[in-house]
Amino acid sequence: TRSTRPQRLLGAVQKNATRGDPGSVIQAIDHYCRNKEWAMNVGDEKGCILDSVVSEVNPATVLELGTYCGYSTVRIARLLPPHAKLITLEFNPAVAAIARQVIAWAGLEDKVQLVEGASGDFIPRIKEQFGVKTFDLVFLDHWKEYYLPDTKLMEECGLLRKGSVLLADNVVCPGAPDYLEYVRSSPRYESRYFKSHLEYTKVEDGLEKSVFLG
Ligand SMILES: O=C(NCCCCCn1ccnc1)c1cc(-c2ccc(F)cc2)cc(O)c1O
Ligand SMILES: [Mg+2]
Repeated sequence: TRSTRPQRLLGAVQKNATRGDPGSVIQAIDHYCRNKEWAMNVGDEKGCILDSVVSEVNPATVLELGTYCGYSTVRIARLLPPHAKLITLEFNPAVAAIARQVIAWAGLEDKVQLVEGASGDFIPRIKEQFGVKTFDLVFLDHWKEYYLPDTKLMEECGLLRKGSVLLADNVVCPGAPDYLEYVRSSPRYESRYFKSHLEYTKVEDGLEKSVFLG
């Protein structure tokens, strides 16, 4: 039977990237998705904005909602200080299996904990199961209609502290209008929009960076 898009993306990594070299994994995925087959990675243009936010926050604890094939997981993990931890959540087991192999090819498995499941079930269990008090950085890149309910859930579960940074992908395309309205109007957030483009296209998209004020 025909392979899946994530399987073909993994093949491109194994063919063109060097084991243990995260930069070559990022390059291999971007080249494949720009020239052969589009895929919903954050991509190189928005990826540079992601890099700058990760470097600025220099987080000890990171939560990523929406792993997909692990492209942004690798982008974030490669910039983390030695004992920092990234927990990434993927809903689809078949996709999670591909992501594990991409993360391993980059040699970053020691910094990353990939969890399979639904965010609504997972978020309330994080403190107890993963020994995390609060997250310094959260990257939202899962189902766009879940950005708002999951942000409220993280607040309620005490996973955000004064200064925690939320960075949300796709706030224009596909869009997360209720989330944008919330973080931009709430007195508990300081929000800023980084205008960019939908990965590998000329369509407008962007990242919204929101600092939780406590
Ligand atoms: O839907 C997206 N991501 C979520 C995928 C499933 C998450 C599963 N999950 C993980 C944890 N909990 C749930 C997404 C879509 C697009 C896009 C843009 C234009 C277009 F024409 C088609 C698609 C671009 C992205 O950058 C995206 O991120
Ligand atoms: Mg995205």
